[in-house]
Amino acid sequence: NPLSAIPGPWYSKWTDMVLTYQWLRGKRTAYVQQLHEEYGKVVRISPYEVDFSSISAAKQIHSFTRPLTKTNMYDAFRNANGSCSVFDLRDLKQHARHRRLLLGSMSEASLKSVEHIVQERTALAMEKMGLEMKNKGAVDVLKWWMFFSSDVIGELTFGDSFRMLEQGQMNQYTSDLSNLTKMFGVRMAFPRLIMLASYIPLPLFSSAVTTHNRMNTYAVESIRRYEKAAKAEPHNPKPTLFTKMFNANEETLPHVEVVANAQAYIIAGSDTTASSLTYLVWAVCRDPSIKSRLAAELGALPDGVKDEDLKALPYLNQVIQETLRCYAAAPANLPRNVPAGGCEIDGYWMPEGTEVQTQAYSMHRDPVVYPEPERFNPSRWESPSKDMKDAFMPFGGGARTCIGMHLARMELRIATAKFFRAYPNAKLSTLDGFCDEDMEQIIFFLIYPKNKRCLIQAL
Ligand code: HEM
Repeated sequence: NPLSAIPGPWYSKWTDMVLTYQWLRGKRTAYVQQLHEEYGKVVRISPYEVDFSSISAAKQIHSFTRPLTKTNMYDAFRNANGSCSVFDLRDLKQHARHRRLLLGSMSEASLKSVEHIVQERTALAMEKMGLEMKNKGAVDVLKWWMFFSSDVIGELTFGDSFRMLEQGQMNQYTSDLSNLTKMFGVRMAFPRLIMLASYIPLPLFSSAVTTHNRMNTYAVESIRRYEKAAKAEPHNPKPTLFTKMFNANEETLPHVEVVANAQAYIIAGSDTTASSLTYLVWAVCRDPSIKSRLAAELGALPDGVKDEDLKALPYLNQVIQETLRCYAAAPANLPRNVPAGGCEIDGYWMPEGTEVQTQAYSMHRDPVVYPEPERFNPSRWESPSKDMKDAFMPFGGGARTCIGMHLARMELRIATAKFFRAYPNAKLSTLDGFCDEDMEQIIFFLIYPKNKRCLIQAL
């Protein structure tokens, strides 16, 4: 077996049990990073999986022109009706068909027309956060960023927000969203058992299935709301990120696939932005010199500043870049299949059927590319080297790069700017024993802070 030449712990040749155990603890990503530290940039992590953490391998695996296909791990993300979305489609042609319908409205130029929605939702989030700080002495920013990001994606995609900011409290929908990461972890680790979940009386399996079914219902309901609004105003339908998809005929895109994509947007577009904003605020508040430099840059701006002006702010963008490096929202394995006939990657022969992968978590912690990788140091982005830019992949890479990347960056800029302009003295709260341990990164496919809270005070 050509894979036997690949460095790694002896047991990786025989079993994936250690990997699955770490996966279930939300620690697989950190475990694979440990293996890289011990064995180098190419590690065999199971009998059939190899993880790479080099720029050359990442470029080959996540190519624009000849991308390797996603593995069956992505079946765990399939919609409850069995249909695929742009996220989990494995067939390259079908994927390109979905992506074509979505990409135009996600470009930087198109997103300018929806900036006002992001601005309005951020303003409401600030108001609500201020009230919570006043009433309770601290605000749970994770909760409010989650309400904010799911409202934004709801309004931009379906023409109507989920009104989470107005309601201001967790409900079934937001609690499902916040449990999704773990739920997908279970689905990925035990794909066969999940299929039998209705016969297995274990809460872990059955709740993974019911949450998954409810996500489908949220997508169906959101589309129904859009259709109702469009019927009420047939000559002036509100343009949304989904307009092209809604207008595609049943032959181009069956309705069940529209639903699958709606669900993908709800999931991919909320938790990711919310956890990025949460870790950003936490990391900035932990370091008074970073905070005062950021607050000074933002404080000098006039009121009503536009995203175009924020793009030009050096320190704000360095802080965002460093947050995406240290706390990438999807930092785990992005596995791909080695094509028929096999291929060579970084000098090793990969036989057909091998699953090759990269994880941003490791790419972002290479000490040669990013000295002192564990240190949150926005200034490292003042004049980044080519390797820093090439190794940076919080949004994946190549033909499967995140479709919501520009939207996410816009949200991060606007929300960070408004937060530190409103609360330049924000600091970590110790209310209810909140401490750094709460923020330990738990990573299944996405990341979340261990105790699912982040308390900040500013008064
Ligand atoms: C900071 C926020 C975000 C991060 C870090 C992030 C990260 C990622 C990553 C790493 C991938 C590649 C996954 C893979 O190769 O398996 C991805 C794909 C994707 N993301 Fe994001 N994402 C973010 C926000 C968003 C938003 C706001 C949306 C809104 C719709 C979105 C929608 C998608 C979709 C649809 C894909 C699949 C693209 C494809 O396969 O063609 N993401 N994202």
